[in-house]
Amino acid sequence: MRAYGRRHRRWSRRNPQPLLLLPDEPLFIAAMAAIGRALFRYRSGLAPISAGLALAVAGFALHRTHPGAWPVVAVVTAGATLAAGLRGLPWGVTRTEERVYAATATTLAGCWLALATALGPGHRPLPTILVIFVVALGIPWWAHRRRRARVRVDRIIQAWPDLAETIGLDGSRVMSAVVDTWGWRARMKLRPGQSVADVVVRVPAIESALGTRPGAVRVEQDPAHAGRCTMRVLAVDPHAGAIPWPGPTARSLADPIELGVFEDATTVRVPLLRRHALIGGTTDSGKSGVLNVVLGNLAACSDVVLWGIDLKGGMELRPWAPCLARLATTPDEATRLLADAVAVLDARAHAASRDNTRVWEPTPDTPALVIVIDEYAELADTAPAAVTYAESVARRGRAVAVDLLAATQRPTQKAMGGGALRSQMSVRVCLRVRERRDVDLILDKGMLAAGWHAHTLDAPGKFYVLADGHNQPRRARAYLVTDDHVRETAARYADQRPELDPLSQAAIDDQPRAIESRSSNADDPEQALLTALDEAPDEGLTIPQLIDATGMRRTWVYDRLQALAATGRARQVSRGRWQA
Ligand SMILES: Nc1ncnc2c1ncn2[C@@H]1O[C@H](COP(=O)(O)OP(=O)(O)OP(=O)(O)O)[C@@H](O)[C@H]1O
Repeated sequence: MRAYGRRHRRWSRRNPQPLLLLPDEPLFIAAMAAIGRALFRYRSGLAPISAGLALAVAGFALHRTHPGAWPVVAVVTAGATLAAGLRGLPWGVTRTEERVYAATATTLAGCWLALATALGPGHRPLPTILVIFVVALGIPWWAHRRRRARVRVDRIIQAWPDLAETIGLDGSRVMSAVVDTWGWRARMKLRPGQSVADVVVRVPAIESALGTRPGAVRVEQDPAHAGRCTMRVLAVDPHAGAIPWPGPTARSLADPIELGVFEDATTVRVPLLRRHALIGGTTDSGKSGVLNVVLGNLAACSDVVLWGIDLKGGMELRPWAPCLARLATTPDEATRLLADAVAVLDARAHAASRDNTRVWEPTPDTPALVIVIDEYAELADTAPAAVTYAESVARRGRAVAVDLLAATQRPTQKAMGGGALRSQMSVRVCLRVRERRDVDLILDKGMLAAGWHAHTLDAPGKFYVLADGHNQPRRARAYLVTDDHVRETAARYADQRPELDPLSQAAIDDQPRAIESRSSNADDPEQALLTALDEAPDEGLTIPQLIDATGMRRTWVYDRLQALAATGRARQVSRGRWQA
């Protein structure tokens, strides 16, 4: 008998029988439970049908008990429609198209219920109308991308305790989740003793557990609580392609400038009021692109006068000429422009100390002065005198709203004044760099080691930003401003540009003209004026440009322009711009 038992066990091991699980509850109950679970799981998709059934039942009950209550149903429907359309209540929907849908569904359902109360839900053609409503309102419901994403996220949240145990984050909880355009983000509470570092090292495991693409999950510390964090899941990579510029959003220098989009799809907003900015990156990294985004916004600000320095012959900044009060394209012009900026800041500082005011508040009548310099290293190489003025503006300009915005390809120690200039620049944008050590040159010592890996940025326009409120190494991509955008924006705001306040203008006019134009007409200002007007571009030359060209004072230039205009030898092409 024992021998048979051994033989049988050996046989059973070699020929395993399929495992048969028999439920210990009756089949009917098991089937009902399975159907209930399926209905619960697919409750969101079934909502239009459930709502149709609920309406039929409510109509039946009201018709049986209170057939005369249909006016009450109609009044409640009107109130509910207003609440849904105007406030998104009670579902908390915020988008216009979702509110329109909610208001329409409420109206149709309420009207049907009022009729069903009065006539009975079986009264023809009410049943047919109800089916048509369910299908017609069901189609946008079933097709709605955010609703389906929300359902997927809800399922993940329900499954999170099991997933968390698998990836070694047992005890962590998802407190809430929000679906947005690019994916979703969840607020997480960690088990006591766990930290965000524990979550960060498990990011690849989280991506595998959630079934996302590699690199789709980001984790950020909750600044208020060491045991909480935000997990962001990007269904779509916001940096996968160029991001079109949505147009200017700033109207005053006090408004932060929107430069682009972080990897978590949030907007990069950088304050520029009373701040100098440095934009660094290798060739073709997108420096001019970032400058264009900033210029596009500053052009729309009514409290900023813009001056430009572009020693590439004006190649980058000339398209903005209609919005630039001055554009210097040679080392001499750049030196004179920066000398004038120092004169402006001296005058403003003097006025501030006389009036006992601490800072210069930009307004359309007393605008800030922002000097945009494309390729700062070129300026340092060709116009050392200009650099001295630029450093003076960097050191003293902030309080009196004279700000620098410099882009550079080569952030050498020499170009950065051994770091003196850079240390004054509190906004730093670092695009792709060729050498790792350039990260520390553009941002600051130790930033490369702290994770600001700008040498790994792999497409033009991608950058890291160091500024107020941005002190974590988060990758961003600048908006792409096309040539058409530049043309349209420059033309649109050209007539709305403010002029310098009288105090600042007088400071420039009173400047001794130590640096004379290299023009062959330097000794003959009248001839220099005629030549400048003859050679003026289509948009004409501004008064400061004519002052530069002639080396004469504003009043002289005005007098001569009036005289030339009277004889038809000069004409004003637009406000403050002249041509032969
Ligand atoms: N934000 C962006 N998104 C997509 N493409 C961009 C972006 N910014 C720039 N580019 C593209 O990258 C290329 C180089 O851009 P850009 O001229 O701004 O670089 P740069 O750093 O100023 O170059 P250089 O040093 O030669 O002046 C252009 O073809 C431009 O279309």
